[in-house]
Amino acid sequence: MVKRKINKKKMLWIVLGLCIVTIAGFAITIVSIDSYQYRRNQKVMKGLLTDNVSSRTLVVFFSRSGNTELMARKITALKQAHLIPIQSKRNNIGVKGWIEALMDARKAEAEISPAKIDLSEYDTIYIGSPIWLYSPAPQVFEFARRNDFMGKKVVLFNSMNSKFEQKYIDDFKSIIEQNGGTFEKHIYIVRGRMTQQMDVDSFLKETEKLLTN
Ligand SMILES: Cc1cc2nc3c(=O)[nH]c(=O)nc-3n(C[C@H](O)[C@H](O)[C@H](O)COP(=O)(O)O)c2cc1C
Repeated sequence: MVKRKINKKKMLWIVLGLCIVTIAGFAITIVSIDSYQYRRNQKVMKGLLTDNVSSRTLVVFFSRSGNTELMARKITALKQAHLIPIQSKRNNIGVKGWIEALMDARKAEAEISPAKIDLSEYDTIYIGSPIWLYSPAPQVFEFARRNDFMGKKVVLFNSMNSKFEQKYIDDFKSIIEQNGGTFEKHIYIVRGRMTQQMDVDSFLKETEKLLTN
């Protein structure tokens, strides 16, 4: 009887230990891939800088690990557009940043800068973000709520690993329409699950394809 109790206790510790090791391994893998992609994207972006701004198109984006930023810069180059990043205090890389992103994912509000932009010079606004918990990040919802899109066409673009829910895209569309804009379309790239993701070249080609279709 006593022996059985000890064995049960031992088993519990083993199971608990295994759970902790699995969770820690998962967290380390995610954060390492995240940080690697951030550094790689920063390097690629240097080759995508453009000063050929000649259209009435604006690209506004929020990005944490740089994938949506790559998309934004490619769109900017192809459309000869203006580019404005949305900064947020909560867009750090690493474990803390990842946890913050997870906690923020479905929030209705976000602290952003700039929160309001004079859009009078533009006809078309591309607004981009990653997908967090099946929804565009709260930073772009905040931007959509705070700005006047009267007479503007709006395109939402997202980068993600696997999937989003249409309900959140419809919510975004409603905000744009309430603020006077026409929601033209939603374009997105599914990069694939963390360990088998699309390479940068394919990602940029995919962005180009989305704009020409
Ligand atoms: C907290 C968090 C939640 C995420 N949730 C989803 C999700 O629901 N669906 C999905 O396809 N990808 C999800 N992702 C993956 C990101 O959308 C994807 O890596 C994106 O390309 C990152 O863009 P960024 O590099 O511009 O930040 C999530 C990432 C984070 C950090």
